[in-house]
Amino acid sequence: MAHAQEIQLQITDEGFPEHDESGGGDDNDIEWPESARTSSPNKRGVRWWMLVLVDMLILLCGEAMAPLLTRLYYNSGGKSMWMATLAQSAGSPLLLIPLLLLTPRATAAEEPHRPAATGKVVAAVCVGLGLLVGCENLMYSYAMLYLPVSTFSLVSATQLAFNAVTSRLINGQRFTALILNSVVVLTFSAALLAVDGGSDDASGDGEGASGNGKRRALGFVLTLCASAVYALTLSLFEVTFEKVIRARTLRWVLTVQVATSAVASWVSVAGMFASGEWRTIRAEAAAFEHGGTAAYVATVVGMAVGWQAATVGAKRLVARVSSLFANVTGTLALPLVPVFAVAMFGDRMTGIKVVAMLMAVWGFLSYVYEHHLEDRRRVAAQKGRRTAAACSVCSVRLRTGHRAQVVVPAPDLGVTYQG
Ligand SMILES: Nc1nc2[nH]cnc2c(=O)[nH]1
Repeated sequence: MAHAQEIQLQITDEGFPEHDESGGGDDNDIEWPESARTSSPNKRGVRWWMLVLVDMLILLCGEAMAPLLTRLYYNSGGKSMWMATLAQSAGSPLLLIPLLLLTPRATAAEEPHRPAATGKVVAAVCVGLGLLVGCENLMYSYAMLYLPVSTFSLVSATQLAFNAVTSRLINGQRFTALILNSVVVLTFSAALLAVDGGSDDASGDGEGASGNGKRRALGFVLTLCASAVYALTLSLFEVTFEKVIRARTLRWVLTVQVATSAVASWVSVAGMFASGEWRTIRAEAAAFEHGGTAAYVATVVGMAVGWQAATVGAKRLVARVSSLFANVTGTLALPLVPVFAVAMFGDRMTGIKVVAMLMAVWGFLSYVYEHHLEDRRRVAAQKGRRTAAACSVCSVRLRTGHRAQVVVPAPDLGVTYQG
């Protein structure tokens, strides 16, 4: 009697980029970023783009409003570096309102997995990120005081180049010609502002900007360091959502934001007391231009709200798309700030500013177009999957996901089929 042969179907995961390697393995609702080769299909319809647009607007409004109010703070007599630093994180209690409205039950369907790490690990990661954010906020405050708007914008634009490196190393970001074009054009756009520097230097900066060369050199170094650390934190936030928490819902984004901002705020409060700056705040507020203490409080509250909008918009984009996309959007705001400064501080509007802004928009659209192409590739791949599903061999491949071996007992045909 002939023995039964086995038909072996060896299935590799090649050509299955949608396979979830994160451990979930199922058809979940998590929107993985573009950098993850495991991105969930079908998530980029009109609704997805609308949500991305809302996050972008929040980020752009915050990134335009907060630096302008910080300039106003410095120009009107604000001197406390720790106050400017605290304002970057102290608005986070506002996020408790939407966070409390989002009940765990309402978001449970979107969070099919528990965090990969224990609560203690998640807390430790948040503390680590919060400390990093607190230090970066301080460097950013010094940088804004010591450098003119133009130089600051120029050096800040390096955050995109830093992010290109961190997102490649930490998040496995894939680089295409369009993404590279976007990074380069946006960096050049901010560089153009430096050429136009003279018009801003006269009016838009605090007293530190017109200080000696030593302060400028320090401002340059601090802006460079802040840009590098900012890029690093965005990439670390992305990897935290992806690997530690394994959820990208609004509830988790807000939770991480509130937790890291709380730590960053404690860093600022500790710095304020350690430096003795807290003793000068009352006098500083009373002497504040445009209305004394009331104007001081309004400016600082405005800064806090603006920075919170900027950071929550950035985190949402990190979670929804990628850290590089969040940084590209934030960098788009750099040429917008000098344009808004025309209205707020009476800066001169120049042709170079307009060109810089148009280049920034062009660089940004280049990145968005890359996403559009990615969507089309995704849809084409899905169509291929549907066609493949009609075939029984391929349907096994689809069900099993990656390398799987299906052993089917078969009558003795005298052959072993490996396909
Ligand atoms: N370095 C840096 N820090 C920030 N904090 C909030 N936004 C930014 C930014 O665009 N760059």
